[in-house]
Amino acid sequence: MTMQLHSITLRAMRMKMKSPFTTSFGTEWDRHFILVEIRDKDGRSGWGESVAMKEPLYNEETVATNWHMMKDFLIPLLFKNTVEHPDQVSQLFSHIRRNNMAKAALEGAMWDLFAKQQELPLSRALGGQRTAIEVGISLGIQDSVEKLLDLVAKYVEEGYRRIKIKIKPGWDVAVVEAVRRQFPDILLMADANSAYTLADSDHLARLDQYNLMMIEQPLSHDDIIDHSKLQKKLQTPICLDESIHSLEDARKAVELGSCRIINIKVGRVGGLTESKRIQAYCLSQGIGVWCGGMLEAGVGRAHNVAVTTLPGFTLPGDTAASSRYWEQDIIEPEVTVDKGLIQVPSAPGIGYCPVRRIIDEYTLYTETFRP
Ligand SMILES: O=C(O)CCC(=O)C1=CC=C[C@@H](O)[C@@H]1C(=O)O
Ligand SMILES: [Mg+2]
Repeated sequence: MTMQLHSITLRAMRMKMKSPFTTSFGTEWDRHFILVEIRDKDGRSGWGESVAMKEPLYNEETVATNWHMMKDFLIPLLFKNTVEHPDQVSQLFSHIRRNNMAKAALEGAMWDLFAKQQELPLSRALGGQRTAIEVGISLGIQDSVEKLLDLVAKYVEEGYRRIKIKIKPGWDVAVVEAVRRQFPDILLMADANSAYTLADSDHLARLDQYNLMMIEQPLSHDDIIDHSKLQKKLQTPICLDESIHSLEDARKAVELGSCRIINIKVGRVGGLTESKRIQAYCLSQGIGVWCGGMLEAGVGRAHNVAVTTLPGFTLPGDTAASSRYWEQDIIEPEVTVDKGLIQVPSAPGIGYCPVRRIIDEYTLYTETFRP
């Protein structure tokens, strides 16, 4: 059955995070992003969220480039073509190079709309079986080791299944050692966000003594080759994030031995369909997979919950509770975590209801497009 579209609305959103989030490449506090609403002719709404930031620091996309790509290229394609299943959307967009976060936001809204039309939870429409997902938490670089230890203690107490800390030169071995000394048994990992080079191999090998689950993206954001050389020198598994934009990238990284774990971010790989393909491939290759976060608001968070129900998602991801980031999220109910678990919603679609009154409060500007 054709997914007959009535309109597509883009909203440029601005939400102040509860606290700044610092990584090796910058600090995010004042979150700008695009919210997508696709309405069908029966009045249902499918929702998507672009994770592109205001500045091109994580990848080359920004809120402005996403708006341009959606308005001038991707939305016209959705209006001009007949879509019967959201798996067709990534194919429809495939002749357009990259711009994966823009593609993923629209594709995600189409998946949510499709699931609602089928009266299925998005998790089921994707082929997920889990009714609850294990989650971890990602902690930014702090002003002091003491502050970081306090945060680790807080979230371990709250039951998060895994702690991810950020590292960079000058904030790495000593910090990991301090966390490990106070928390000898927790599942612990480190994310470098490309802060190192192969010249740092011996220094990074010093982390092997702390039983980390993985070191995420130690080398360049667009590298696969040097990560394969580094993995041969480390006992600790390398996890790739920024380097993996597609199933093809995942295949090359796995065949070269560049990583043993992959962080799937729906926005980075261009959508839920490509995420499904990568998790299925990794499952077949014995490569661990988890769902990364991009400081999403409730709609993006809901998509992450749904995709994490797929069988290949074998490790706790970064989908923490709404209250970790927002005074007031844009969905009801908010995403909550109890003893490190999120109960997967059984309502149709993303299962959480975007609240227009709250969305309007955070909307800077909006534009609606019709076929
Ligand atoms: O959403 C979350 O809580 C995870 C945030 C997180 O770790 C990241 C968000 C955005 C870019 C990066 O800094 C980092 C990551 O690389 O995973
Ligand atoms: Mg990362």
